[in-house]
Formats: sequence, C-alpha cells, structure tokens
Amino acid sequence: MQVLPIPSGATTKESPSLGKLIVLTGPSGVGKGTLMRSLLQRHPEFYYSVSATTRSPRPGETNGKNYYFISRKEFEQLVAQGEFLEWAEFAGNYYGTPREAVLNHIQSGKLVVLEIELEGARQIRNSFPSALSIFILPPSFSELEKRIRGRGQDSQEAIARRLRRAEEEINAANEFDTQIINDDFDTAVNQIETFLFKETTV
Ligand SMILES: Nc1ncnc2c1ncn2[C@@H]1O[C@H](COP(=O)(O)OP(=O)(O)OP(=O)(O)O)[C@@H](O)[C@H]1O
Ligand SMILES: Nc1nc2c(ncn2[C@@H]2O[C@H](COP(=O)(O)O)[C@@H](O)[C@H]2O)c(=O)[nH]1
Repeated sequence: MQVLPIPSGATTKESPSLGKLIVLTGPSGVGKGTLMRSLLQRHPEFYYSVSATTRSPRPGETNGKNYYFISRKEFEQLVAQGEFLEWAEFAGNYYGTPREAVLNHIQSGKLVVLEIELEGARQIRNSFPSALSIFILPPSFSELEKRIRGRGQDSQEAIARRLRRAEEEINAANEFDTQIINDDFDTAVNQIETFLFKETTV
C-alpha cells in the first residue's frame, strides 16, 4: 500500500476533551459496515464520520451518505491542505477522514465512530491515543472470501487485491484495544456495544 506523505498537522497529537473517538477496523468484507449500520440504528446519538474516497460509487451508494466521492486530484489537494485526520491508499484508491467534522463533534460531546482500514487506524492510534479501537475478525479466511465475493460489488481484480491485503490486516489485530469475531452477527453487535459501554460513560 502506498501512503503519501502526511502533512505536519495530521500527525499533531489531538486531545478530545469531551466526546470520544471510536475506531472500527478489520479486513475488507468482514462486516464492519453492516455492524456499524446496526450499531447506529441502536444508537442514533452516535456520529458516524463519512469518509472521502476516490473509489467509484457502487450501485446504491450516495454521495455524502456513504462517502464523499472525489477525484484523485481533489483528494491530493485536501491532503496538502491538512483536511484529513487520517488517510491511506487502499486497493488502488484513496480514503480519508475529514478532520473538521470529527473534531467539532468530539468537542460537542459526541461519540464519534470511524470505520477505516488498518493504516488509517494506526494513524489515529498515534494522533489520538485516547481513541478506543475495535478490530473485527472473520471466523475464518474462507468465510471472509465468501463474504467479499457474496457482496458481489467488486471486480475480480479488486477482490483479489482486498484478499491479499486481508492477511496482513488480520495479523495486526492485536495492536488494537479489543478483537471481536463477527461470526454470529447479533452476538458481534452485542459485544461491540458491551465494549463501548464498559469503556465510555455513554
Ligand atoms: N456475521 C455475518 N455473517 C454473515 N455475513 C455477514 C456477517 N456480517 C456481515 N456479513 C455480510 O458480509 C458482506 C460484507 O459486509 P460489509 O460490506 O459490511 O463488510 P466491510 O467490512 O464493511 O467491507 P469493506 O471494508 O470492504 O467496506 C455483506 O454482504 C454482509 O451482509
Ligand atoms: N483509512 C481509511 N480507510 C477507510 C476510510 N473509509 C473507509 N475506509 C476503509 O477502506 C476499505 C475499503 O472500503 P470500501 O468501501 O471500498 O469497501 C475498508 O476497509 C474501509 O473500512 C477512511 O476514511 N480512511
């Protein structure tokens, strides 16, 4: 994975005083987005950070809801302006978390949730030591492959790239505060919720 130089502002330690930053990470296809949607249904008071990406929209995805879909040139300009809290290149596309909206919501006392890949999660761990991080694991690698293929929204080439990257990501699971296996879906949602309630006052 290629990572462009991070502007100095992005590496500055940030210290949220009121709200809390939560990072959900794990390999592509493990079910992070599906878990996140379920969590947000149970907790509409949480703020979900909509990322920017240079990936093309999948059928049904909406600009501003699923992602801000922008060009590589626009993305690189935003990087240069220090507009991202973290960002990375994943499977041939850029992804980044808009800094200002996240900081504003933390300042206003919200529990802010990011759903991001490994490199970005590592950047947040460095810049936001107080963030809570959850690594979602698949029950097995073959089940992960089944889920990515079953989603039916990526090209064969994109699926192969994501699976190659998944092994490296899974090996990093212990870097994060907790690891949850997304086997039975409801059990996994409950485990995320239990972790959050234990670690926060929300
Ligand atoms: N516990 C589960 N059991 C079986 N299938 C699941 C489970 N959780 C999610 N899935 C399915 O796995 C597929 C991938 O889920 P999802 O898109 O949420 O993954 P993701 O981790 O967000 O992927 P990406 O990081 O690429 O966005 C979806 O079809 C989803 O319905
Ligand atoms: N580092 C970041 N990773 C992000 C961000 N938004 C999403 N992601 C992760 O990218 C992969 C691929 O997503 P997909 O929607 O193309 O399947 C996945 O792991 C997402 O969690 C972000 O802002 N920063």
